[in-house]
Amino acid sequence: MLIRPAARSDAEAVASVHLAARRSATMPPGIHPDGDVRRWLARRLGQDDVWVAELDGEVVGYARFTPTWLDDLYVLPTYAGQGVGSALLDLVKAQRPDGFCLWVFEMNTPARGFYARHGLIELEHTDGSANEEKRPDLRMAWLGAEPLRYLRSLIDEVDEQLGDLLARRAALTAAVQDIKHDTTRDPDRERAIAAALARRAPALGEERLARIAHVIISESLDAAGH
Ligand SMILES: O=C(O)C(=O)C[C@]1(C(=O)O)C=C[C@@H](O)C=C1
Repeated sequence: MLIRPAARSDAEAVASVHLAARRSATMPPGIHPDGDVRRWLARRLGQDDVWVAELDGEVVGYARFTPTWLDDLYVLPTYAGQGVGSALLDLVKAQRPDGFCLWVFEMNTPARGFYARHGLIELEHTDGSANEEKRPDLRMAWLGAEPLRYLRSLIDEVDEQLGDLLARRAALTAAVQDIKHDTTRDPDRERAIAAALARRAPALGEERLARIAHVIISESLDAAGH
């Protein structure tokens, strides 16, 4: 088996692997017409890292990845179970020794098993509202050479967003106090907030989220001088 970087001239073959593999995989059907997928992948070939696996001169699999994400890893169904996917995944690990993440559909138990056997861990599960197919999926990660450093870098990324959200929320808490006549706390409203948070983060549970919301609100009120 030859693993090599894809050339522009591999675009057709790469797209054929993608379409055939996706059709036979335990995945929701693709939502874009084949022609659109071919054109889109041809464009990505010039932007992402794409490597192909070749057997007897035929492209039988490929991996497409960015500096931080493994976006595609597909093998022609007729060559499944012959180590092509493992060879491509090893290539990605070698190219991204500090770690990378990927999204996999929850229903795709064969792929989840494959990645787990290759040392990737499951991070968060989603309800699918953020993906095109609207199907529950989960984020998996290869933690790389220094797992603590990699996971902390992911935490730092989330905290950047969380910091922005906390600032935005605190400003709103302050604005509400300015227009309220009675600024005593409103337990019914805070319960509704915890319930809404639990719909977004069911794994944390409503009681815990109520405690978290309580701290956020208390500290926001304190910062606003209330
Ligand atoms: O909605 C209100 O009445 C607010 O004062 C805002 C807020 C909040 O920060 O969400 C703060 C205190 C209340 O106990 C409930 C909610």
